[in-house]
Amino acid sequence: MSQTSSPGPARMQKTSIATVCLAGTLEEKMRAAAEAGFDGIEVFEPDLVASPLSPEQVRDLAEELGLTLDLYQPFRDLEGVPEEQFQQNLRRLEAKFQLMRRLGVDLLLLCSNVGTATSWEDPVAVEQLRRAADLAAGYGIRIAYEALAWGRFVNTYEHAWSLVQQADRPNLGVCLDSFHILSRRGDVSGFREIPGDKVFFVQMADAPIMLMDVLSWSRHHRNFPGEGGFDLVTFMRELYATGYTGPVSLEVFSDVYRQTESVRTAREAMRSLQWLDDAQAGDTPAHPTGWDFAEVRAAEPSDLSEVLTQLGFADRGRHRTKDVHLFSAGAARVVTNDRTEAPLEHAGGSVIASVGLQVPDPRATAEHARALHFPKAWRANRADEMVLRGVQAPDGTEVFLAPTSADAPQWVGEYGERDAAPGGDVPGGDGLILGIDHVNLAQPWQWFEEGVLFYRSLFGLAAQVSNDVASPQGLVRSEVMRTPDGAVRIPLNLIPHGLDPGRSSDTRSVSGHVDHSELRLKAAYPQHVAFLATDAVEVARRARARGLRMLPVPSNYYEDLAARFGLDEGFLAELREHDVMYDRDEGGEFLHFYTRTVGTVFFEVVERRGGYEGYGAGSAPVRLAAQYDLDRQ
Ligand SMILES: O=C(O)c1ccc(O)c(O)c1
Ligand SMILES: [Mg+2]
Repeated sequence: MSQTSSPGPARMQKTSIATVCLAGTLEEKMRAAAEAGFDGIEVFEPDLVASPLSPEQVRDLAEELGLTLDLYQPFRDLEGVPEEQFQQNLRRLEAKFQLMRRLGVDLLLLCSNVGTATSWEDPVAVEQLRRAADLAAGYGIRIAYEALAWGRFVNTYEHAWSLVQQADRPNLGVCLDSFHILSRRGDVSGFREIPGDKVFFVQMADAPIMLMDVLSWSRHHRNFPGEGGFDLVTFMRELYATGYTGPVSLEVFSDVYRQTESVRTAREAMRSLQWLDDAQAGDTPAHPTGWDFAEVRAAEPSDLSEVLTQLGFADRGRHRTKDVHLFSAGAARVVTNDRTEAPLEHAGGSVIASVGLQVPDPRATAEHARALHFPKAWRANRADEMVLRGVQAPDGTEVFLAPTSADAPQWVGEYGERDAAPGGDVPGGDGLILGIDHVNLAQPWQWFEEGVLFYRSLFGLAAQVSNDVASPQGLVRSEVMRTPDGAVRIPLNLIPHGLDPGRSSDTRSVSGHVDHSELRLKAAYPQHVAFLATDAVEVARRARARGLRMLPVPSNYYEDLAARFGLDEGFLAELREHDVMYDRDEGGEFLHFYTRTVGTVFFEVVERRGGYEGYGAGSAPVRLAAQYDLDRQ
């Protein structure tokens, strides 16, 4: 994190991570946190209790690793109880103070009472907090009081602060946890009421926006900043407005990260703080301006060429030195790999191996990728070929960075006949296809969150919609990452656990480089490139005349369409005839069709009428069912 503090926006001064965020033993967690560059950790009590290391050994290990032990947590159910019970609680508390001494930790997190407080009066709780603080003072310990969102009586930070303020002890302050505050839609502008030095600790977590009880949401679905839907940027700005300069710590309870490789998770965690620090300072990346290309590798490349030609793409020929082929239609460019890929053949799949995004300044984006520690994508190039910088997305897709250009990119001239309009565009797609509309990337479940942060932190894409799509093999969570203007849209589809063919949770080495097993994993799921057309029905008609096999759409779908929209009979018949699907909303209309899959990649042609911004509500489950059906034939 940047160490500059003034002038300019406030910057994160110190990073920390709760051990509960990471998989492994306490020692593995500590090593991972240190390796990723964290300044300190929060010791999560159950991790210590389960550890064979003595408190002194933990203290020594932290010192050896250069980590500070910033917080011991949690202490539960202290306040708001009858006197007799409180005295017992104080004894329990004192034992923890003694333990903290051995660990060398001087800050304790105290959660608001969720269970044992059965009747409540603020003055009683205030007095008890004061007595706890006085006991802590004897040990040189400070207490940070945190309102849990499901606290029985205290469940907002405002209430916690009010009690702390009344208790009025120098070693008693509050802990602000973004999850507890934002899950209840708390108003962070109230942070200004709290002096910065009474904020003793800050815990950050993001989460997907869900409608469920807060306890389950908190314990299973938190994720790192930038991976979810909370407004953490405003949270940080309001926090800094208090004058807070202490650690910003991550506290993520996640079913996913509890089972993924801890060093990789710790790196992702650190990246999330880098993103947050930049974003709150107003330092956001330039958006991509459009698609340069999509590259597909197939077990059977000739099938790909056939489908693209049937869609009306012009065959631009082979690359002059590589085993790849270019097809284009309007500004849609698809590169296919002409060599059968052994690992793909093995998986029976094909894969969207890379995409090219046009960005205003490829060098700046590449440098930003390096600062965020995303691994580079490497391709061998000859000296006279255009070199595109590239970066690997968490799912192994290589993302190449091309300069923004309204014309055909320069590299197009490396394909086909030297004298065939080098650099110029050959009119493919019968003039009906305009460009790439979106590229849908299947995300193995353990990398979905990382994928979201990748596109957000590097390209400034925002999550547009998140919904669950039913497939015959499980629910597919889908989230569209897009630029504000829609020039680049990347739906990420989370592959259900049930579809993961028994692979280990992490096939990427710690260094972050993709191996073939990762490509195989990706190749097991359908992914697609969607092209934007002026007239989807006409593209379908011509493609079918050239022999294209569409993905068949069941008759029930059209009966449902008729019931929903009251479409003109003739129009409906036309859609049905060409297996074209339809949707309509306040913005406009959407017509689209799918090709059959080649291996596991397929193409979609979409037509957006008016201001339609979606992807065809209701069509994805029909598509997944049709693909499943075809797979089994
Ligand atoms: O889920 C919990 O109990 C719990 C414990 C400690 C915390 O800091 C927290 O945010 C939640
Ligand atoms: Mg917390």
